[in-house]
Amino acid sequence: MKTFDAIIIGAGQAGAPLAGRLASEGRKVALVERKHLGGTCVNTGCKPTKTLVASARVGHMAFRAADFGVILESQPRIDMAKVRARAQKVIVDSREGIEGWLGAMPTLKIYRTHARFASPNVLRVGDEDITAPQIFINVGGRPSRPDLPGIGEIEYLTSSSILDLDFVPDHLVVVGGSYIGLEFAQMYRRFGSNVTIIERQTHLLPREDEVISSAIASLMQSEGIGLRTNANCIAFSKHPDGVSVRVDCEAGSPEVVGSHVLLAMGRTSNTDDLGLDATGVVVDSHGFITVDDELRTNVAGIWALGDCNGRGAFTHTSYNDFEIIAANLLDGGKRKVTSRIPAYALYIDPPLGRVGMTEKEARASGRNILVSDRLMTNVGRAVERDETKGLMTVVADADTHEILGAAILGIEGDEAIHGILDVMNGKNDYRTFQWAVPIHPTVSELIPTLMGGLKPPPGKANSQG
Ligand SMILES: Cc1cc2nc3c(=O)[nH]c(=O)nc-3n(C[C@H](O)[C@H](O)[C@H](O)COP(=O)(O)OP(=O)(O)OC[C@H]3O[C@@H](n4cnc5c(N)ncnc54)[C@H](O)[C@@H]3O)c2cc1C
Ligand SMILES: NC(=O)c1ccc[n+]([C@@H]2O[C@H](COP(=O)([O-])OP(=O)(O)OC[C@H]3O[C@@H](n4cnc5c(N)ncnc54)[C@H](O)[C@@H]3O)[C@@H](O)[C@H]2O)c1
Repeated sequence: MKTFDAIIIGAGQAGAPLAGRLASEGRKVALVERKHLGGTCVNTGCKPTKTLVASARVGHMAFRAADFGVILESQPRIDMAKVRARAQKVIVDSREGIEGWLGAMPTLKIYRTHARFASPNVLRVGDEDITAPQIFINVGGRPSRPDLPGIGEIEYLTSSSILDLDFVPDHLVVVGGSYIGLEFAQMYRRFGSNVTIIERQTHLLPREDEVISSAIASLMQSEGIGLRTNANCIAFSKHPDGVSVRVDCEAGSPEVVGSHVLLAMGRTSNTDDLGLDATGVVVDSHGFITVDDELRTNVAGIWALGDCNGRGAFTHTSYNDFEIIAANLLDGGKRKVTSRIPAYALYIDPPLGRVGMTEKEARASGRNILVSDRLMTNVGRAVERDETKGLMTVVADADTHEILGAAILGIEGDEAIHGILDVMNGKNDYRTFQWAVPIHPTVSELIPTLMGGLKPPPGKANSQG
């Protein structure tokens, strides 16, 4: 049996940098990856999807060219094979970068196979057993396929297989109206498909505040995307035109017929085929590995990082897990997951940047809150670019002046939100913005005005700080 200083399972957003860091310190490291280095983000997630979103935006703006006084002599046309090839190139370049970097490390051995625990400190990799005193699990997840009526009878796409399309479907039915569903829905609508989103909850992006969900719904509808919410009686069947999706149980059997169906109903943790039974490592009811604030599992010598620990579901949270481990095990630090302020961006166009609590979470926390919102029509940059859809919202603690959360749905909202994130990370409060002199004309320049408008929510007469 080969012995290493550390074994890492999964070369995703935490596993690959951790392998690199440990090996750069001269440690003997085994990195086990059953598919591609780089994991989901590089191969089927952020990188290809944001490349496709960029193509879709260029197409959209080309169709709007005349609004800006730019006359195209013929109608723009989408070359889907070229769109796909562009995304594939971004994947391959990124993956090869990681291959080159990790492949050159003398103390790092990469096993390209599935890893399964044989005992708490032994892993079976292919027909070999390997062991180490430190084992890091970074196995990520895969698209969920809930056992819905009729699902076995139909062909469907997932966020991975849709990347292989080199044609534009006639009618894409997207089941699930959250991150994956919304990004692909708008993208394919802009490529030229008819698109219908089917969401089981009452609102799109159900975790968000209603004001944001409703603005996103209007945005989708303004581009001609059909929405069916409250679809809690979904069933699939074959149809001469493709697939029929039943969406309503109460009013007979209204159906949506599409040429193709994309399942975007969440992701399933890859912990189910890892042999965790042989370790005693505890997982929760969703298959996420239970970890403490420093990412230790209940079994000494085993840590879990990234999506598989259920403490984050983004590339930046997975990478931050690597940073926590590196700081605590190699740099004498004491970093914690709970110090992380939750933040994400949804890459529809315009994007949504979100940090911290939603207003409903802030209310549920029982605090005395202040709220403010401003429409993107107030942003000079947005007016000049003729892209004024969306709004900004913020919620703060009336007693401590702390910013609890904020959202910017609007052009460059994914960038502008970082001003607020930085203030929160710096443990400053919303009054920090009062004398800030933001640059004109930017999206960020409205943030001091947004903060200046903080007041108790309607119906609440609490004290403003
Ligand atoms: C379509 C899509 C778009 C996304 N867009 C964004 C975005 O814009 N921004 C963002 O922040 N996040 C985005 N995400 C989420 C992001 O991709 C994930 O949060 C991130 O990749 C998680 O990283 P990870 O390291 O935890 O796991 P992963 O990147 O999933 O890596 C896990 C690796 O483990 C390997 N593995 C699993 N089991 C085993 C085993 N038993 N043996 C060996 N190897 C194994 C897998 O093959 C995989 O390579 C997106 C996700 C999807 C699906
Ligand atoms: N921009 C980004 O950062 C980005 C982009 C894409 C994906 N991701 C990551 O990928 C993960 C998966 O995204 P996702 O959108 O698939 O999952 P999700 O869990 O965010 O959303 C799933 C959606 O499907 C709906 N749903 C579930 N069952 C349904 C049913 N039977 N019928 C209709 N609707 C149903 C849910 O109500 C929910 O709205 C997320 O955790 C996210 O972090 C991130």
